[in-house]
Amino acid sequence: MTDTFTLDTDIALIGCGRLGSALVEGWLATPGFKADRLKIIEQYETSATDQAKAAGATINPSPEQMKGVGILVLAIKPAVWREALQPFADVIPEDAVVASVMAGVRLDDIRKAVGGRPVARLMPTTAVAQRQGVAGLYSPDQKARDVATALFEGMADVVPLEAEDLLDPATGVAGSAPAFVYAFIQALARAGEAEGLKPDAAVRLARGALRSAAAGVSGGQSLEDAIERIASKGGTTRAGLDALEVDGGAARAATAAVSAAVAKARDLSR
Ligand SMILES: NC(=O)C1=CN([C@@H]2O[C@H](COP(=O)(O)OP(=O)(O)OC[C@H]3O[C@@H](n4cnc5c(N)ncnc54)[C@H](O)[C@@H]3O)[C@@H](O)[C@H]2O)C=CC1
Ligand SMILES: O=C(O)[C@@H]1CCC=N1
Repeated sequence: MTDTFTLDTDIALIGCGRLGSALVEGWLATPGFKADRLKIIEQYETSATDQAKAAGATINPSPEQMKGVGILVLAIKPAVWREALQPFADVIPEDAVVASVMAGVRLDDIRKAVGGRPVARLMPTTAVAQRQGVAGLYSPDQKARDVATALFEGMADVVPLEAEDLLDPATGVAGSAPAFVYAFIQALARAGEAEGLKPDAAVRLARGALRSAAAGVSGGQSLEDAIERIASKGGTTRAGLDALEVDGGAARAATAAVSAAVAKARDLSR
């Protein structure tokens, strides 16, 4: 990750919903990002479009205003991407890069829709909003990889992938996975309630556990070391970990969630 925003070009974003808003918040929070170079295409007013507009961004630009765009980001739903992109496919410069964060939409299909312009695909998490995201990146094109990396590296750890198909497991392990982790934390809170905690206390403690777990690896510590630091020999953590491992329970749940996400991503790409 980098401390400052280094990409020196106009940026256009189509779709400012949940992920698009997170991207906008992340860019606006990155030192050196020039909001007056951001153009957002979105059919509704959102708090992110308002925030971006107040900072100097253009909302729903004219074709003329798209002429200096060096990168066009697609953050719409897979079902509507062709109609959302169509009005802009020909107005952006011939050498503009197109970056898609959509799950399951194939790079070749996007490249054809934008007249062969270089395309990168990324799979980020919504924590880009807090500049603490991660994003898998694939592109066969060096320029697209470089421009997309520069666009995301102020708000995400950009992880290069060697093949497009690897974006599907990246969706399961990163893009969707924060929701899987929240589901586990919710289950922990319910288990605490079953052991006698009041609901409020159970949720506060479980959320605190999530914060503590994230803080414990924020310096890049290995997951194994982080586990060992908490699991005293013969103690409560080891007892809990052993229970999680009975019949491969934790691994089975993770495998089921990732496989289902991968299967859905493959399904979307058909
Ligand atoms: N939500 C997440 O955590 C992540 C989402 N993604 C990908 O991001 C993409 C967007 O997902 P979300 O943000 O969750 O969906 P969303 O439904 O919250 O946002 C999509 C936005 O696109 C806008 N839109 C639709 N048609 C439009 C058009 N013709 N012109 C302009 N704007 C238009 C909608 O008004 C909406 O605000 C999806 O392809 C998804 O696979 C990827 C990683 C994480
Ligand atoms: O649920 C979805 O389809 C999107 C892609 C990854 C996270 N959210």
